[in-house]
Formats: sequence, structure tokens, C-alpha cells
Amino acid sequence: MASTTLICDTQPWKDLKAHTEDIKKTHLRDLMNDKERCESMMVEFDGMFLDYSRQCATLETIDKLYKLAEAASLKQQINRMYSGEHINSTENRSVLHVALRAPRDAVINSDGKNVVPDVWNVLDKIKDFSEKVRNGSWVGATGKPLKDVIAIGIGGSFLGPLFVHAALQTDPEAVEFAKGRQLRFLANVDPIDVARNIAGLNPETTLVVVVSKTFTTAETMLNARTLREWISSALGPSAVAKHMVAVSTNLTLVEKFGIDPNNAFAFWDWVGG
Ligand SMILES: O=P(O)(O)OC[C@H]1O[C@H](O)[C@H](O)[C@@H](O)[C@@H]1O
Repeated sequence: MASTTLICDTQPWKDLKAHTEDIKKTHLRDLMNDKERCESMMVEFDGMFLDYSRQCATLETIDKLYKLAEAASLKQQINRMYSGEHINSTENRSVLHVALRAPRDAVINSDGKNVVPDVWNVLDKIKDFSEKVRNGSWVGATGKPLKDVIAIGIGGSFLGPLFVHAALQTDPEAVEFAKGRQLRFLANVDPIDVARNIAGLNPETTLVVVVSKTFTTAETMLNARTLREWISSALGPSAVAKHMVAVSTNLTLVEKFGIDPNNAFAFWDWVGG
């Protein structure tokens, strides 16, 4: 049940607010001298190390934050999310991005259906396709392997892929695999940006990935049509099926656009856009 009390009207919020005034008087240098405090602000899990000791916070702050989380029913809200309740009340839908990284045997229901098998079908399809592109067995319209990628998308459909790209830029294995390849992002409708994106790329060896939850976003669709024209004017309209793929919830529009449904990687309404 959603509470009608605003979080800022609760006692734990007021306590935390008063506490922040106190903590401002203490220098971080002094906080860092407290060994017990520093040790309890470091955690390790599954090879990941989190050190949050360099925050203006004491153990008392953490305790107050926990009390606030309790007042906000954070645990219950997390459980509601995992059980597929429509916690996105404005869009009346589940919020299940957690299902995208769930193990194969997990059961996560949305509207009475376990969504995990569908997720894994798409993940396997993505892996299969990307491996073919990487090992050169997927070839373009003129028989050449595809080495460069242009990702079209705006908002979340740009920032998500960009985030992964940024994260992998310092991973030695990813750097090795990316040698000789370019990944470019087309995320606005400035014609100069289109020109910059395709400069130096050959349509014969380029893969275009259109990422759009709705497949109706004006900027993305304009850029997708521009690059469809770039490909088909150089290689003929049938080349689109070899050189363009999509990631979307709207597979009907993807197919209408001319992308082969076999190369459309689905996701679902319950993934935030
Ligand atoms: O993924 P799409 O449907 O193309 O939407 C792309 C973006 O469109 C708008 O800017 C929305 O505010 C964003 O939340 C969304 O990520």
C-alpha cells in the first residue's frame, strides 16, 4: 500500500536533516582518522570493492539513513518491484530491468508470466548475432565482414549503450577485440552530426543498430531513415537487411521500416525507456 505521508514529513528525515548540520562542522580529514568508521564503510562483494569512507558521513549518519530507508519501506518496495507489481504508477507497468540480468533459472513474473525465458531467448540471439559479426561469418551485401558500428538512439536508448561502451573502454579483453573497429553514436538530428558519423566509414563494412523502445521517436527515426538511404543508395535496398538491425519493443514497426525481424532484438514494456 502506498503511504500518503511525504518522506520529508517523517521523523527519520527530520533527524537526518538536523544531523547534516552537525556533520558539516567536521572535516573529512578528521573523519578519515577514525579507523573503525573507515573500515565499516568499505564492502566487498563478488570481486567488487566499494569504499564510501570519503563521504562526509559517520556511522551515525549510516544508522539514520537506514532508519529513513525503513520509514520509506524501501525493502517492501524492492520486493514489490521484484514481484512484478505495477510500481510505475504513471505508466501503470512493472519495473523489471532486474529480469534482464537474472540467471536462466530465475522466476520473475510480470502480469502472471515468467519473463526470464523470453529475456534469455533474446540474450542468446544477441550473442549469436554479435559473434557472427565479430568472427566475420556475417557479411554485408557485397560479401565483406562488417567492422564498424553506428548506434542510433536518443535518451535512454543512447545513454545505456554509451555507458556500456565507456565501461568497456578500459577492459583489456574488450580493447583487444575492438581493435580495428569503430563504434559511433548518432544521438541528435544535427545534419553535421550525421556527416561526422559516416565520415570515413564505408557502407559495405558498416552495421547500423537502431535502438528505440517505441520505434517512433522523431529524432531516431529521422536518423534511421537517413542511414537507410546511405546504405541503400550505395548498395541497393536489399542491403538494408544485412546492414541494419534494431533493438526495440515495437517489432511491428521495426519490420515495417524494412529491418529483417530475425535481426530485431526485442525488449519489453517493463524495461524503462
Ligand atoms: O527509446 P525511444 O522510444 O526511442 O525513446 C528515446 C527517449 O525519448 C524521450 O527523450 C524520452 O524522454 C526518453 O526517456 C527516451 O529514452
